[in-house]
Amino acid sequence: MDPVGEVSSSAKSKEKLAAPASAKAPPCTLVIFGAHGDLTKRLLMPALYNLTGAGQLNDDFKVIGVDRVEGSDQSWRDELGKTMQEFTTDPNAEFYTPEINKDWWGGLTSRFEYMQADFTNLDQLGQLKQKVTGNAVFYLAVAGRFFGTIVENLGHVGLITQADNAFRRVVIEKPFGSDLESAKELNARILKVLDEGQVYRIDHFLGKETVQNILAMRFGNGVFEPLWRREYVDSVQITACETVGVEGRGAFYEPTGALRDMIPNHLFQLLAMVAMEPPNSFSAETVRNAKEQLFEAIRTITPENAIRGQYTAGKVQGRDVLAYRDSPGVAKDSNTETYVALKLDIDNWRWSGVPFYMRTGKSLTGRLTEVVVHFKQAPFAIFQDTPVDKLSPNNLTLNIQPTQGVTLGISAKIPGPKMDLGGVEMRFRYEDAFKLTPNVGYETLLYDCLTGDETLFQRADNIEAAWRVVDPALKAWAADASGPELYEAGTSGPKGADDLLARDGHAWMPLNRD
Ligand SMILES: NC(=O)C1=CN([C@@H]2O[C@H](COP(=O)(O)OP(=O)(O)OC[C@H]3O[C@@H](n4cnc5c(N)ncnc54)[C@H](OP(=O)(O)O)[C@@H]3O)[C@@H](O)[C@H]2O)C=CC1
Ligand SMILES: O=C1O[C@H](COP(=O)(O)O)[C@@H](O)[C@H](O)[C@H]1O
Repeated sequence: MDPVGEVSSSAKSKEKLAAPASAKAPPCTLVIFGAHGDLTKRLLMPALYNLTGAGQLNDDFKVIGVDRVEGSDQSWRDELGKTMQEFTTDPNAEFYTPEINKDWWGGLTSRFEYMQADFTNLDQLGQLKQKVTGNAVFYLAVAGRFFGTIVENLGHVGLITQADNAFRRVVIEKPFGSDLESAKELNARILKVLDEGQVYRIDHFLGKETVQNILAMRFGNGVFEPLWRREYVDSVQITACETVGVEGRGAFYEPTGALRDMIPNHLFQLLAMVAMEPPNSFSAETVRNAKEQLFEAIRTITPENAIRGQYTAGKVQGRDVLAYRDSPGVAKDSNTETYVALKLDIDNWRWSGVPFYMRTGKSLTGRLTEVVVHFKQAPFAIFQDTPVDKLSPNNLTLNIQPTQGVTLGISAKIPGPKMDLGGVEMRFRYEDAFKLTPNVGYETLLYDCLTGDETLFQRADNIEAAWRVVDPALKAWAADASGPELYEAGTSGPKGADDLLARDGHAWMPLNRD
């Protein structure tokens, strides 16, 4: 995370503000395990390309791709060139570029080297030793079952020892473990080889500008924080819903499911941003301590507060979608959940009695990631001629995607002779105020890893604390053969999720709204 830049004149100036330039990262070799994988193609390459364009990579930065697929330096570059073209020039992509900048791409790929190897094989991995000198970051863009083995193998061949002031760091993808026990075991294995300071457990939600903006909103403005507590907040909703289904990822998704895929990582990070106590600084340890303190205060979930669903065939935004069970790599009798809704309680002074609702799911009617803080109703209804449903309580929406910004729902007088109120919105939109640069979410995180800033990465205890909360739901579901409630693709999810909130007199915000 960069220190606070000069962005203060926005209110007065009509000119859009651009991000201040960052210094170049130090020289480094980035070794990507899983060089032919989906993450590498879809997200890591566009992020490296954008970092190249922003001039943030060192002249002595290079990339070694490791994968078992046969190939050469040139064939790897060519293959990535094709997928870059496909992903960045897709008009539906988050940051559409009509054409790839050949200078940036050529400059980046000239630093690429490919090594065909099985990373579970010590001899083959040992060949990396001659190629990697000085600073190195090892990026484990591979399935979770390989994390422990690769770290141990890097240790065996002597690649992670930090010498002569050179750093050796390992980026570990998610999901980190599949429950509390396996996360603890994995941490124990990794921390036998690496110091905690060398481990970068990545969560790409933290690379999203709008997620980091939650901290900016809360702690960079005096107006919100006094209201940010049980006395004024009625409930909080955290949503990360998608229109895409499982697509070609059935083999990964089947043993994973929506809860492991999204909740203890992405949604808990959103929760931390919204609910943690103000840290005294943005230093990595201070922020991670604040998160830990919050996670420890979350009550372990009980099964009645955890709803699961699975999509059946339907139409999503005019497109026919197969049932989850008919997707490639998925069992015909699969009980894997593609939707989860949870109600969480936080037992601390600030949040006691305020329900935090979370939901995430695939093949839904709208794509929406946001946090909505619902404030309590104004205490005294002097507007007696206004129907009660028009006296909408205030809510503050932290819009993450597709809209990026902040929206405050307020009541205002409807013009006319009567004192009548209507619900309206005050909106801040990123694109109106700032010059946006292409960003797939991994740029900041890669840059932070190269510069040694761990603030946006998970510490071992943060990960375990999140698994502790959700573990009972996973255990209850594993023991319950009745399986998830079915919902039709293209709807807003299972009825059980609506009932979860209705029990408390609440309702989810609609998924399809701007
Ligand atoms: N894809 C995404 O959008 C996201 C992925 N992630 C995480 O990133 C990680 C990688 O995911 P993803 O890219 O989808 O996975 P993939 O399976 O697409 O990529 C992994 C790559 O590693 C190769 N591989 C497997 N075993 C070996 C081996 N023993 N030696 C050498 N190479 C091997 C695979 O080859 P082969 O195909 O032959 O098995 C494949 O090319 C996962 O932890 C995932 O959870 C996180 C966020 C988003
Ligand atoms: O990590 C994951 O995240 C994506 C959603 O991320 P987003 O940045 O596109 O919102 C999700 O589709 C995927 O299943 C999950 O593994």
